[in-house]
Amino acid sequence: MQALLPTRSTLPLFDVAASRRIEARALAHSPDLMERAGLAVAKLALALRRGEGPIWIACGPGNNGGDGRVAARRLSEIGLPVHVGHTAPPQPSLVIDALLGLGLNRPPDAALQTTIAAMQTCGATILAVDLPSGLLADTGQAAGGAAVRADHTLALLTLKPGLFTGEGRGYGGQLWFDDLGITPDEVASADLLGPSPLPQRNPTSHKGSHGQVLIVGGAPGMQGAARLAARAALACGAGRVYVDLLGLPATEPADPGQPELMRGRLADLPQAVGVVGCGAGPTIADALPALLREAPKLVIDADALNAIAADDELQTLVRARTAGSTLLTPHPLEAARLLGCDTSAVQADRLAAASELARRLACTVVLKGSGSIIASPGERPAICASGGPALATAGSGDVLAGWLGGLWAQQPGASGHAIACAGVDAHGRAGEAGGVLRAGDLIERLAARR
Ligand SMILES: NC(=O)C1=CN([C@@H]2O[C@H](COP(=O)(O)OP(=O)(O)OC[C@H]3O[C@@H](n4cnc5c(N)ncnc54)[C@H](OP(=O)(O)O)[C@@H]3O)[C@@H](O)[C@H]2O)[C@@H](O)CC1
Ligand SMILES: Nc1ncnc2c1ncn2[C@@H]1O[C@H](COP(=O)(O)OP(=O)(O)O)[C@@H](O)[C@H]1O
Repeated sequence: MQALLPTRSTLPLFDVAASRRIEARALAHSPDLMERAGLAVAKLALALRRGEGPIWIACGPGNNGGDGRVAARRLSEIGLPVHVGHTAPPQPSLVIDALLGLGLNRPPDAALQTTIAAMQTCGATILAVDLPSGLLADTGQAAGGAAVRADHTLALLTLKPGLFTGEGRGYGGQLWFDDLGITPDEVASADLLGPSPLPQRNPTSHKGSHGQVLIVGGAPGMQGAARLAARAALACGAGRVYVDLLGLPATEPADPGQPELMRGRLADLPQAVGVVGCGAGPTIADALPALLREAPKLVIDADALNAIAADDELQTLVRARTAGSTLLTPHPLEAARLLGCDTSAVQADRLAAASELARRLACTVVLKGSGSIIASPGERPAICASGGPALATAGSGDVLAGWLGGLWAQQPGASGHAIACAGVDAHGRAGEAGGVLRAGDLIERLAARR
């Protein structure tokens, strides 16, 4: 058993169907799986229990409840007070939520909701078995809006995508994992991202060795967004970073606070990685056809995404680009505009939404938000479990776009998918902080990890 986050390497995630197949094959040669699962739950419960009161174990009708009952037996065997039932005992020292796991197939009914509410209000730490009851394993949504908000979740046998995206991280608490001694014999449904190495700098390299980035955005009044992206690309290590500030005369400095940045235009920088759309306003639509036709690599964000969503011809140009050369970074609302649906439909199944957008536009998609998804045609989707609410502030997405451009400039042979996985994970890890991170501070934290 191990605490899972932050991840030290990329880990396989298995959806319900794949987990079921793994479970069925494992049971054929290891029929004691539930014993192992219950023992793992009991061990973690011992570590989490606070006080002398009974451990309350709420068991459901299926095997999730079976795990809970094994844990109850194990804990009783060592002399601990255990209360198995759907109502709270006085002053429980821990709650074990073993109501529903992988088999959740409808919103919890009224009786289950009453038990869930009692768990939530009894004041004890909650340990969920495999999944918080009510949380959908594939999507990270609460079925019908009701799910246990656990303090800890012990995932068993497989890691399920829903623990890491959508609302999953809000419901799961601290995550633990026990594979029950089984090596999965299935292709993963998705990857849980681990850290990627940053580009190495050869001792004999010069600025020309580290590529160029051209930021296009920053309409009057919104230059900050383009400048944040440019500063992030510079901090990432790009050799030269240029800014095309829309509507500002070319004689104006790129960024008075960052003299390393230069003004530049697509026509003069045919090799530069384009980062397009940060603070760009609607006029970015005029610049997009040339960028989409000519820029060898593009990171497309914010207003550029909205312009593409509103224009079929721009969408055709996106699809026509060389495979692996285009990376879109929508937040859920921008993704919804691109897909022609509403935000709740995107959030209901983030993996499916990102994959569908990647398929439709034939490019890499980073669907941002808690548990960012990276999806590309022909690639297994990835989920980023790093990052947190300190990133929920204006400008952190601009920093991500610039960082991705900076990475790509230094690794021109890498696909959009590889760059997105590396950059999104680094951005998330740098964004793990208490309180709120100003975007400028986020850049410093990213740079410090180089
Ligand atoms: N097999 C093994 O050895 C291992 C199993 N493992 C463990 O098993 C868990 C999966 O067990 P599972 O497949 O039995 O599903 P589970 O989550 O207990 O629920 C199914 C039951 O709940 C019911 N139900 C569903 N939704 C409901 C609702 N909203 N409200 C009310 N009832 C609802 C559903 O009822 P029905 O649809 O039949 O009416 C059915 O009776 C997995 O998460 C892990 O903990 C692992 O430890 C590995 C070893
Ligand atoms: N709660 C959260 N957990 C993890 N990452 C988050 C969270 N909130 C925001 N982020 C990340 O912060 C960034 C915000 O981007 P975006 O919404 O485009 O902001 P902006 O346009 O203001 O820069 C994204 O990378 C997103 O994934």
